[in-house]
Amino acid sequence: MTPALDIRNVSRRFGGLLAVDDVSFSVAQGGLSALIGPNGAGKTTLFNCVTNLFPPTAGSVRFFGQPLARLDGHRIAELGLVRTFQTARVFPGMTVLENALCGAQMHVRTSPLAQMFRTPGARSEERRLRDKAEALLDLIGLTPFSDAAATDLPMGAQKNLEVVRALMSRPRMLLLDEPAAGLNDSETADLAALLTAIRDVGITIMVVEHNMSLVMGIADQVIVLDAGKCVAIGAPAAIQSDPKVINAYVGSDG
Ligand SMILES: Nc1ncnc2c1ncn2[C@@H]1O[C@H](COP(=O)(O)OP(=O)(O)OP(=O)(O)O)[C@@H](O)[C@H]1O
Repeated sequence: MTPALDIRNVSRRFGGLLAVDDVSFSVAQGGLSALIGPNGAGKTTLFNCVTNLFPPTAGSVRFFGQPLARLDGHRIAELGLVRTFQTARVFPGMTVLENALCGAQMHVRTSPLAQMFRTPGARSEERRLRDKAEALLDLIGLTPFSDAAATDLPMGAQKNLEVVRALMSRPRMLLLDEPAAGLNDSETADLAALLTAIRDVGITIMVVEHNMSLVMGIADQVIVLDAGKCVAIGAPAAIQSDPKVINAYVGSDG
């Protein structure tokens, strides 16, 4: 089966620094992969290469077989590859529910005119999207805050809201950059449940994450970067005891 994401010999140079150095791996359709490594290993840069925020200086990325070279982030999102960022980017001036609904914007089928006059079609679509957003907010424990300003949420909850917004865009694959950073234990448990539920409905996921117990509990494949290079790749149990991985962490300042 064609992988959801295929990264081949990808490098990214910033001046004299090779932040990502000839990295190759693939993520199977429906898989949940975790990208780990010490601080500065190149994890976020690799995400930036995949979404062309900072395109690779060498190598190629394919999404369900389609080369992503030269496509901008918006087009990549339309193809179904949707990312979140290390620092939450919720929309100010909107409630939690409105932020969630924004994620669905590119799939709204009724015309702006029909929405303005609230035709039956527009109302039924609005109801359907609202039900979906409310169900997702419930899954992640945000229901009590639906009508609160999104920017008033604690940072961890804002990050979970970003995941909900990403899901509302009906992705085929999610790239999540440190979704558990800033979450307390119970929020992390909610996140683990949400990620597992997402995977179970067939959406492929790749996370960059420092929380090892989360990674080891939910990932089926772990990719380890160190100083830009892929030093290990495999199932969580094998990765945990891999000397190259232990060395990457022990031998770093991160
Ligand atoms: N836009 C940029 N310009 C110059 N250097 C950059 C840029 N983005 C990243 N780097 C450098 O590339 C290297 C890899 O950074 P990156 O943020 O990808 O690491 P990371 O593994 O995500 O780290 P962390 O876990 O701390 O988020 C670092 O040395 C960083 O300073």
